[in-house]
Amino acid sequence: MTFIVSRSASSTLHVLKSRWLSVIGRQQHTQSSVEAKLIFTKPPGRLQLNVPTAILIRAYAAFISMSKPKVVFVLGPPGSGKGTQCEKIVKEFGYTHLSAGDLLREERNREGSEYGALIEDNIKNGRIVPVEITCALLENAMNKTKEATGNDRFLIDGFPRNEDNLQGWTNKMSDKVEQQFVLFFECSEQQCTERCLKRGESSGRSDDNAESLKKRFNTYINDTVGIIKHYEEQQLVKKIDASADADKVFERVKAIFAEQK
Ligand SMILES: Nc1ncnc2c1ncn2[C@@H]1O[C@H](COP(=O)(O)OP(=O)(O)OP(=O)(O)O)[C@@H](O)[C@H]1O
Ligand SMILES: Nc1ccn([C@@H]2O[C@H](COP(=O)(O)O)[C@@H](O)[C@H]2O)c(=O)n1
Repeated sequence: MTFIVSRSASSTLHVLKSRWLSVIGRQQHTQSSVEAKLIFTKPPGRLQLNVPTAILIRAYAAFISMSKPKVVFVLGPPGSGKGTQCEKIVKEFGYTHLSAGDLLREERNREGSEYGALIEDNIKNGRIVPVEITCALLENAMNKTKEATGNDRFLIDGFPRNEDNLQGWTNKMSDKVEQQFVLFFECSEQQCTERCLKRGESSGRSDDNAESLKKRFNTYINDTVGIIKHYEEQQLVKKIDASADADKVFERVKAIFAEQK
């Protein structure tokens, strides 16, 4: 008999977490019909339940999967409106927006960063920074957010952008998160370039200029399109026509997120 003493049903799963190894250990040596005694000690009463250990184990497995951060990747060409739509999703659906590009720019600007020059060289030339750097920044930002706000639903914008990003994420993070889907904003090169050049009048970004944009588009076509195809094969992609104005695009986005509830 496994004894689990807890103040309430909701905290039982947390108790189970700390008892998990011992429960599993016993399970290996006993029949799955063996019972665990759940004792709720919350005053004024004391409730005692006998529950098959196998059910507790399944409940714990569900708890673990429920407690994994949920991730939506947001992809599309430069200027397709990923950041703009992510801000709207944050307001309406309570996700946390993590832009890989923003995190890289922040790291580039951080005093003493050993990666500053390498990041800037890649950004200016529209190339993709090695995944070890980007993935560490993303994981760190996810952990910090979870700790500070408790929010564990993330829009990861502009990632994964190439095979290196995909492999690095798969190796380090895929077991730690629940991949919900991939939001893909489709928009023509001409329209995206016009948007980025306009943004460049005030953004101060070193890559919102015609020369860098040409390179960024080459990277998008040569590297990122293959990643979107990879997720399409897994039926994970939700494609959105992003050529309309931002509010119209968001109507389409909203329909997708509403389906998830
Ligand atoms: N649907 C839209 N119609 C017109 N302009 C838009 C639309 N969506 C975004 N914009 C504008 O286009 C520019 C690029 O948008 P945004 O930064 O959201 O794109 P992005 O895909 O995140 O770009 P990047 O990958 O280069 O960071 C911004 O100046 C934004 O205000
Ligand atoms: N996964 C990523 C994402 C971005 N970069 C670099 O940052 C540049 C800007 O990205 P935006 O998403 O803000 O447009 C991009 O062109 C890359 O140089 C990256 O390396 N890896």
